[in-house]
Amino acid sequence: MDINNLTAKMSFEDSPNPSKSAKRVGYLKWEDYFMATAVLAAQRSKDPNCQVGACIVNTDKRIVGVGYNGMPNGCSDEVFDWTQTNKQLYVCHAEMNAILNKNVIDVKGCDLYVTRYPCNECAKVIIQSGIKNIYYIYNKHPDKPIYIASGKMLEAAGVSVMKFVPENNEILLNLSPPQMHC
Ligand SMILES: Nc1ccn([C@H]2C[C@H](O)[C@@H](COP(=O)(O)O)O2)c(=O)n1
Ligand SMILES: [Zn+2]
Repeated sequence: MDINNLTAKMSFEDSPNPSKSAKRVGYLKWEDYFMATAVLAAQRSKDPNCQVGACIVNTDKRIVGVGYNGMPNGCSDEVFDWTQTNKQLYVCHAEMNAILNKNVIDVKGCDLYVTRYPCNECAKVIIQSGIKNIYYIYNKHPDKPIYIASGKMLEAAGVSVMKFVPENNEILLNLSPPQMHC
């Protein structure tokens, strides 16, 4: 599955409000909101082949960190060319960036929403950071040793890893006025 395709297919279905006083129906549920934040963050990635996004959420349902895959600060995309075969040596993964970007002291007990299954290096960082639950959209290389290793480590460390099942497969974002007809 291609994250770009996924983004393109997203369209959030709203339902009409039966009365002025009634609570709006069809509102975005928390889990879809968090994963959509990860999907949106992925759109910031300059990797031409694969854009990954991650969103960390605390137990109060507050977003405390967001990240996407990118070259380290100071390592320009022109010098550290994305077309090089060994780009993996340089790129910072979305999960690691989300943890490093945290706006709280620590992310102990938090959930991680990420568009791809975490690799072994990110699994180590996730475990050490105290994140407890991971929701991912898809595992591109389940048979690769790095992903088998990450699964083993996460399981041993008691981090739950769940494939994300959205309530809404599609969310449409319109950045131009009028917004939401109000
Ligand atoms: N969980 C993941 C998986 C991959 N990435 C990034 C790293 C690269 O920029 C890109 C492609 O990875 P590959 O398919 O070559 O392993 O995706 C990430 O940030 N998080
Ligand atoms: Zn990784």
